[in-house]
Amino acid sequence: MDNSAQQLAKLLENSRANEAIAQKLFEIETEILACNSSNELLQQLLNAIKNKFSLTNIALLLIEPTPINHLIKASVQSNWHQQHCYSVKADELSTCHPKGKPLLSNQLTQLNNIIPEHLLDNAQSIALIPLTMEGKLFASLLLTDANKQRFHDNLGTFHLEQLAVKTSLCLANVLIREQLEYMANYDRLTGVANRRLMEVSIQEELNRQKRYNTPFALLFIDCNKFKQINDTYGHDCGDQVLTYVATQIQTLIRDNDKCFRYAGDEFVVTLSGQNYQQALQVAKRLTEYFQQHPMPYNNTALPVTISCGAAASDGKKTMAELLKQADEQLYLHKKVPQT
Ligand SMILES: Nc1nc2c(ncn2[C@@H]2O[C@H](COP(=O)(O)OP(=O)(O)OP(=O)(O)O)[C@@H](O)[C@H]2O)c(=O)[nH]1
Repeated sequence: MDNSAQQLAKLLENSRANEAIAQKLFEIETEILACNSSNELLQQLLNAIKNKFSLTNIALLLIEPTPINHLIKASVQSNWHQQHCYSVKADELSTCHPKGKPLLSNQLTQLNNIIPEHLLDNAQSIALIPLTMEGKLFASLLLTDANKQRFHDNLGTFHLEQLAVKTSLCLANVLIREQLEYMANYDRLTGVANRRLMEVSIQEELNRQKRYNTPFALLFIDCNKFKQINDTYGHDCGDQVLTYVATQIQTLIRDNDKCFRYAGDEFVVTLSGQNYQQALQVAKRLTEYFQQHPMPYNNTALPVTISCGAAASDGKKTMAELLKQADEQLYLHKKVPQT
């Protein structure tokens, strides 16, 4: 072959290789489009990249503290996440991506301080691809290969940059969707589920009871003299009291039970599989706990007490009737404090 024929053959070969990579990227994108959660997305994405590009390993290095904490905190906590995501320092990861470009290297000793050592097991070359959200670097995808020639600093990064943009966009979409869902279902101040999720949850319990005849009870809880706390110590202190009450209740109930903020200083606790007598015992336990554990506030102990009303479902009452019954019992206890 003469020189120009060789060049043409090389161009054709490159073009075919590019086409094959573009096809794989397209397939990955199609696979992850259907993912509903960030967990699922990360899992599918990393597996797909690893398999399609026959990599030795793949991991996600997340900057700690992440600049997208508000999006990522509650959502990425599965076992899988713990196995494949690693925290790295922001300034260290940034040094790997001058001008926001991917880093390709087969001189791995230079990266020992930044990348956890065990991630480089069996690796001879790596590609580190920066992921950005809201214009900020928040993570890097680490691709490793046992072949020293697979990634090196003379290799073009066009396809890897495409992969970075697509991954960042997909993650941003799914995280923002999760955040919106979270905001629609959880109370911003106390972090417990809100009334909307409470209604869904109680309805599920009532349906289960109808079908399987399992007991179900709930508590209506109200903070005593809460207005007085607000008036005496200020609204911020009142907010702290509400958060204290919600978090303490959550630690005091069983895993199956759930605490919801109903409104203002009122909470509802659903007691899955428990009858009226058991609900009364929980009410007593919660009431006594707060009597014995004032809230630490400005180096003092601020008395915070609650009143509880209980109601159990008989398979016939509606949600509104159950809540009303518990609220009426609570009102009676307010008049004659529980001991
Ligand atoms: N700090 C704070 N106060 C709130 C919030 N939501 C509602 N409140 C206040 O909670 C107070 C509830 O007052 P009340 O319903 O009279 O309850 P209470 O003072 O505990 O009265 P009793 O239940 O009879 O002991 C009102 O003053 C509301 O303004 C909130 O998110 N933060």
